[in-house]
Amino acid sequence: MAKREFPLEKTRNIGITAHIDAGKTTATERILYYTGITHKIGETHDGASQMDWMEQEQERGITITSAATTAQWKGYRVNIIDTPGHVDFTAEVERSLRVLDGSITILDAAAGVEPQTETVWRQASEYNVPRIVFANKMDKLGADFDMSVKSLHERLDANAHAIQMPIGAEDTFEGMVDLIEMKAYLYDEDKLGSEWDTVEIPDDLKDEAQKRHDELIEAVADVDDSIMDKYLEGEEITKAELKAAIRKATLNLEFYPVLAGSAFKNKGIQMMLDAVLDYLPSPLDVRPYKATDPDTGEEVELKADDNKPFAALAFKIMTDPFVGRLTFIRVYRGSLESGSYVLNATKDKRERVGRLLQMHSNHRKEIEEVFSGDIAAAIGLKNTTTGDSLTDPKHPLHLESMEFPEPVISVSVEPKTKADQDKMNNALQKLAEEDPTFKAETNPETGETIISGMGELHLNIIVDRMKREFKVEATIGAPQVAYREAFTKPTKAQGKFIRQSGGKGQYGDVWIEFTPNETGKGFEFEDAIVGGVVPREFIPSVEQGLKESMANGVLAGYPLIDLKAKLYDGSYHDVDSSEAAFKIAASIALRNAAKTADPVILEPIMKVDIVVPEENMGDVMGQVTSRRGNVDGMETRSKAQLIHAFVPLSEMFGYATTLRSATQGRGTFSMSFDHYSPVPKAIQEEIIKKNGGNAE
Ligand SMILES: Nc1nc2c(ncn2[C@@H]2O[C@H](COP(=O)(O)OP(=O)(O)OP(=O)(O)O)[C@@H](O)[C@H]2O)c(=O)[nH]1
Repeated sequence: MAKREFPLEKTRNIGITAHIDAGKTTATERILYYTGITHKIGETHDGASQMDWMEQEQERGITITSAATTAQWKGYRVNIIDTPGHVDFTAEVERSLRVLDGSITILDAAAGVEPQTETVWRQASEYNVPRIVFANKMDKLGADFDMSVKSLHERLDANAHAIQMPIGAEDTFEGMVDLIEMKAYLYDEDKLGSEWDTVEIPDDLKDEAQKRHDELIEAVADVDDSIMDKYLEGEEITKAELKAAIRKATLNLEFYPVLAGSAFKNKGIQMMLDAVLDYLPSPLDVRPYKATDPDTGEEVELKADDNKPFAALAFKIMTDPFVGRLTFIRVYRGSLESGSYVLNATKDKRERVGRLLQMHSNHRKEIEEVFSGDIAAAIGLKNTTTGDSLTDPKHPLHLESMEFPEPVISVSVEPKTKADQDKMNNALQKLAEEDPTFKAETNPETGETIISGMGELHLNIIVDRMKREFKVEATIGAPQVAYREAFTKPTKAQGKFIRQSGGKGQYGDVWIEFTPNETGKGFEFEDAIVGGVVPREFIPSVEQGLKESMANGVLAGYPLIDLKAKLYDGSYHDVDSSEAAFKIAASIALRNAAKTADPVILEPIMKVDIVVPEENMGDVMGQVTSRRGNVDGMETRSKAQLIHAFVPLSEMFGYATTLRSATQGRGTFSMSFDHYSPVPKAIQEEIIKKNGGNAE
């Protein structure tokens, strides 16, 4: 048996989250550089980045895939789970947040908190992820550290406090004062940030530094009783006490330490790494992961412990051109040796773990065993998909899984040559295995292949990957909105199916009460049959029949969602009743119900954030309204306005071009799916007509 290399308390599983372009990739690379893994500093704008290994990521300059990378710092193991910054990939962000223990939020110090920072911050809060903040780009024109800290309070309502004070800003940014140690760090420009001088605080900064140090102590006293007592008594608070109190409050999500730096100019990265060790949790500090015992239904808390039965979550599937299918796992409990068997408790299948790998940004290390708290990649798992529980075969457990949003946008794809059809289907299947927010299906009537995802960029990247990794050239159709259908009124309906044709006939008869379900609650089926009027063996067929016909909708062929169905009456025939007959009866009941349930078509509504120069405000607001959008709020950002709006996805196609021409290229926007809402009646009719709908 291999020995654990790093004790649990010296392990950190962290993510780095940021608004697009705040400098996440640059900061990650500097971390890898200073922790000794890479020996060359790659600039993202040169396309030589280590983390962004996928070709089109380099071209687009954005990070798409969460790669888990292992680094070492001062005797600690730091696993970095990369998270994407683009809103089309929020599912990736959520997936990473689920398996990491702490996170670094990177801000552009010239912009402070930006729209995407808010989204990711909220997600991190939902998953109880403690955070430290790195105000990056202190060297940039307009960099303002205090504004950045203030924006954390104002825009995120976060109890964030500076533990450093930058020395200089913009092109005079030289280093920082450590407000805990009360020392200054001055960087040597020529040494690429690998060396700095620790010196006494320069005289002209002493007063300001002291003032900020006192403010920090007050802020910590506010969240820590023992510090408060000492503070009130006028007793000295040691550095160790201060740090311990900050750690405790950070782990409790009551405090967010803020640091300053410039990834690009190689400043502040080492202090940020120190802060990761000092203030972010080890796997022992996080609240235990929840699981349920599938046999007893009992809830189990998974505390990190190597001596207990193995339990891990598969959080990411990747196809690697060299080693094949990699399953990234986070081990919550126990340990696992390569070559051994695990139970995929979600799919109830035994799987053999052939090899175990630890991923570094530019090489992989084969390991013999993984321990609780570790993140690693397993090779050999054939049936495992994202979100599955992998456990000791003798101790099956269902780990709390992840929920992924349903795709909101679709396009048809067609291979350039007919001969490529099989290759394309294979490629799409592989890509769908990797990405739970991406779906591919073939329309049985037209034979067309339809792919669906979270946004136009998401689908473009899929098609791009198909070309590069699977060598399939494909053309794509115009984007289509993934509409849904829903009942709006409760109703009861009968479905009766009788066929008499010579020998054995068919007989199924059901009465079902339908009620609209709460948004997002999906389909719920209730069996309320008494006295055996529908025999038990046919009841699952009724549920199945409903599910199948809901998939094809009642108005225009879009999936019917959020519905409760209660089977409360029916009848059967001793000889002629069958599962098939009850399935058909159920679908007839659904069609009948549609006549009185006032069904509607729902469309995805996007949350859109638009940043525009002051002088274009009027035009842009007009664009939002003419696209059936609602403005939800406005904020002033230095010399620009930020408009929050909700706009139907169908109205957002091609918006990038419209915005660009209205603002001479200065406006930017981001959007993400927010909710489904009924389309106006006139549009509903148009959609039904276009689809040759089945409404009456
Ligand atoms: N002036 C300055 N520019 C920086 C700094 N850090 C990063 N940049 C630049 O900002 C741009 C974006 O940096 P990235 O590291 O790619 O940002 P990112 O957050 O990973 O971006 P996405 O992957 O698109 O989310 C690049 O041109 C960097 O060179 C910094 O500290 N100062």
